[in-house]
Amino acid sequence: MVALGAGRLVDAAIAGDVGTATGWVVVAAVALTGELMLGHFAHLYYFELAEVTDEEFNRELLRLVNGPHHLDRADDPAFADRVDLLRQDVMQVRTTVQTGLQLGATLVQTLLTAVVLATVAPWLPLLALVAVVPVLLGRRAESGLQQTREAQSPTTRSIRALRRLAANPVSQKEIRLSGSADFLVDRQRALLESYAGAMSRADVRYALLRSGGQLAFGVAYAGAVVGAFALARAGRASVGDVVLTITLATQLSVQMSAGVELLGSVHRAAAGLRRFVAMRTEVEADTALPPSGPLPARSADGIRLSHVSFRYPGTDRTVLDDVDLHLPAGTSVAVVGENGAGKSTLLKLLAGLYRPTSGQVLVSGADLATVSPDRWFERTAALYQDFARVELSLQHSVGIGRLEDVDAPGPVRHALSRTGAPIADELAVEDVLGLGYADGRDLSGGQWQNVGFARALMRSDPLLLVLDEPAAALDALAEQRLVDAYQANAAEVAARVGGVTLFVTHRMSTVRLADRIVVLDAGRVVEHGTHADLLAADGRYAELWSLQARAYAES
Ligand SMILES: Nc1ncnc2c1ncn2[C@@H]1O[C@H](COP(=O)(O)OP(=O)(O)OP(=O)(O)O)[C@@H](O)[C@H]1O
Repeated sequence: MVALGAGRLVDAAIAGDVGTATGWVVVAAVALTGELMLGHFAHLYYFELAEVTDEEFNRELLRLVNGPHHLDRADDPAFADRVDLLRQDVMQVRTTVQTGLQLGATLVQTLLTAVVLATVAPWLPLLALVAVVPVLLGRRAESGLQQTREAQSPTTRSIRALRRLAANPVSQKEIRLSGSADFLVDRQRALLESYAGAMSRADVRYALLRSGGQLAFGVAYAGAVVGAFALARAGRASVGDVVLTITLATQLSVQMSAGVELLGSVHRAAAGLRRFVAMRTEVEADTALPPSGPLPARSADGIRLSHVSFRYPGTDRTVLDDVDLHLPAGTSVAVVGENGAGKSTLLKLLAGLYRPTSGQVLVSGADLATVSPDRWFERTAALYQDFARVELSLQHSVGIGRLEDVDAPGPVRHALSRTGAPIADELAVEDVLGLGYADGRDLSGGQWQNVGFARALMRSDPLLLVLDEPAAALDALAEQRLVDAYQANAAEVAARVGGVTLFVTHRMSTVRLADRIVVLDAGRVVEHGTHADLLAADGRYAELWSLQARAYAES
């Protein structure tokens, strides 16, 4: 409208028609003011819409990452790369909404420009067609850049992991003590250089492609301006038409380059959206399990592992190899073996966090593969070596172990007292845990572990109670308290629902308290039985036992 006003203004001025010229000045001024005001109000709506969309995508990402019941995906490096990319997509959501709307406005403007150009000469809108060339080449360049970025995912993931390592107070201590800061910085620099190298090569390649498109438009632009002059010379167009053509052709070029940029962002967003949809489809397929058979209130047969083998996703090493075991209802079972023998893996498999690569896990006769993971999780209680430090109030940090009691202080205090540790005397349930809060209290490693133990003990009727290295962070007195608590809890679980208590420890004095002992070696069960049976067998267990007994005797 502004360009149209300017063109007609020139014609009226040349004709000496002051009234018409003034009229066009007013039209141009009103059009310009209107455009600016509309832009301002549109911006407010962009902002609001962008914020709502951003929040929705963040929630969806959280749901997707935590959606699968099993951890197979979380351990898969390819899955981690995809989550990384989705995280970047989510960060772009605000700008994407804005650019999407701007792209719509640019398309309408371009269409109007082409219509007005047609009033000067019917062939002038062809300029808009030529303007599509840089758009298409720009799009090609954008998707090429996107592919390069995706191919660089493993490198960017490693860079992020190093950044996390450097920012984590726990690792900072070790980095300082080991003097490995320079080594880590060099490693990060090498990764950044490799990433920057690959990206800048791709940038140059695709910048050339974009320039080719812009050159094609430049030639067409020059042709249009020369054509308009020729028409004016032949008396088939006015001077105002020439002004109009130059203004609109320039505007078209600006609109097109903005369009290329905007389309690039929209294209990137579309790729992100496809990633979201693909991930959601996979997660839904993963969570859509056949209807689950009921789990008995009380276990009769305990837990059986039938020819269970396991490999972590993305690896080809068999971590558990043809494990065949029966853990009778109500028994306490100790799992022993050297580092890396597969003890923690066995526990995670039994807890349903992973699915066996082959073989079956049967809970009181029900194949875990046919039981909905949520139902099984409700009937398991676990404290892992790498337990979570849940930085909330003590009430919530423990209470989330049984969501229906998350706000009830009674059950939380009961669970705390069942740990056998004096943590309920040291802290009030309202106390906020962790240094992430201004009034938060940091706990010692052993105290955090007791909070984790209490969280596990919130489950009242577990068919499986799992304790992985429960004494790792405890002093001798606390360990003795834990062993007593463990025995009391195992007996309670056994009496109430026939639950099996499974624990991993390297302390043989605790191991001997178990009803049964399973000895793992390189993923295979090499011995199992009672302490007395295994000593009599004089095998691997007897060897481990005498090694520790000798160490104590000598000290
Ligand atoms: N998430 C994972 N992805 C790939 N491999 C893994 C993963 N977790 C463990 N492993 C591998 O599986 C093997 C068994 O590990 P696991 O933690 O079960 O052993 P463990 O007997 O509990 O050892 P430790 O006594 O040191 O805790 C190891 O070789 C380990 O490297």
